[in-house]
Amino acid sequence: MDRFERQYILPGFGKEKQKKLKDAKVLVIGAGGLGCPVLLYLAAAGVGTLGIIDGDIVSISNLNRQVLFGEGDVGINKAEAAAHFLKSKYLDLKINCIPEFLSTSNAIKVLSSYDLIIDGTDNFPTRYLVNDACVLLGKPLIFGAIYQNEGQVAIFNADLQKPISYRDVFPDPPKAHEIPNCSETGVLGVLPGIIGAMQATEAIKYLTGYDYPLINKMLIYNLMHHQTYTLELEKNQQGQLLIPKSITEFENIDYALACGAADSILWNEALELLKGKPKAVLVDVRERDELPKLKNFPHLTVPLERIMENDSKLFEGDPLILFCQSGIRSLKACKMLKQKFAGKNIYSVVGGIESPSAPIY
Ligand SMILES: Nc1ncnc2c1ncn2[C@@H]1O[C@H](COP(=O)(O)OP(=O)(O)OP(=O)(O)O)[C@@H](O)[C@H]1O
Repeated sequence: MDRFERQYILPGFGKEKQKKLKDAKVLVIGAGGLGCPVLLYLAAAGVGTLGIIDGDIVSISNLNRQVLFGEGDVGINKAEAAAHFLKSKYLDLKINCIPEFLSTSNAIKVLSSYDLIIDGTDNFPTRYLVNDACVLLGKPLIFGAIYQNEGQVAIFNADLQKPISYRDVFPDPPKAHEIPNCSETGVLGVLPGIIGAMQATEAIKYLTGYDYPLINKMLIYNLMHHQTYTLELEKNQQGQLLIPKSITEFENIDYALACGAADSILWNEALELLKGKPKAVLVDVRERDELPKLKNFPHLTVPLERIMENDSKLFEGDPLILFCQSGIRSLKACKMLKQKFAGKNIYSVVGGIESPSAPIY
């Protein structure tokens, strides 16, 4: 208990609340800009069991904000690197490390064994998926999000009398191309640090019953002038109707499609597909002389101009993963090929080869 003395001597906290933290099982989804500070502070505060799920690997451009990692971790799975670091700091901490992306096929199993779920991900399909799974399983969810200089934190699905979920606030997902991610907009590393620390604060308050957690409230924080304001959240019937009614229905939803993102994927998702799907084919739709080249991964080069010509390798590939310089030509090629090959899975990689997460370094 010596490790936590400064915490439990706080008036109103005490050893009882410290014990509640030790007994708690918390799942953190995404070990990125938000997930890293969440994990760091929950481990330091004495949460007994932490689950970490993330299928991505550490990139050099993550290091301005993903504070559990250093240069030596580049190329290593984030859940594994985070677990390794935290275990080396706190020997009694129990960690369940899941080095894969959360999806409809693993979500119910993964979420079931935790008391509290914390979302540290950065994309709408996952955010709606996590929300719906938490509603179906009756799990409280701590939501966090950032955009440029602003961040949001809320606790959903925790008030048994009036369970409010993310869908009550944002019933319909925006289209993926309407909302850029950090790789396109930029972010000061401290903002996910602040918002992640707020998510960890809310987790501690919720788990221990320490005062005033943000249940059914959303805190909005702006970094520029340190303004904060809190919204009281209300139920919204339109949002309620969009939540799947059963686990079977949930498992059959294509959240990427529902978020209009079916055609667009990130490089890390593209590489996962290439690894996991034996028939997956990566296609460069730029002209042959355009630079930089993608050297480390086998791929076809079929310039946009010739994309509709007959090509048996394109015909056989499934999924087809298209990339170009910045993601615009590949999106066009994707639309054209979808008409030609109805039913085939065809994706365009967001940001193209110029995206900081492109595997060219
Ligand atoms: N379905 C998912 N399951 C688990 N982790 C996810 C899922 N979707 C996203 N993530 C993870 O959430 C984290 C979000 O971190 P962050 O917002 O800092 O962005 P990033 O993807 O690491 O970096 P960048 O956007 O610069 O490429 C990432 O580590 C990402 O892999």
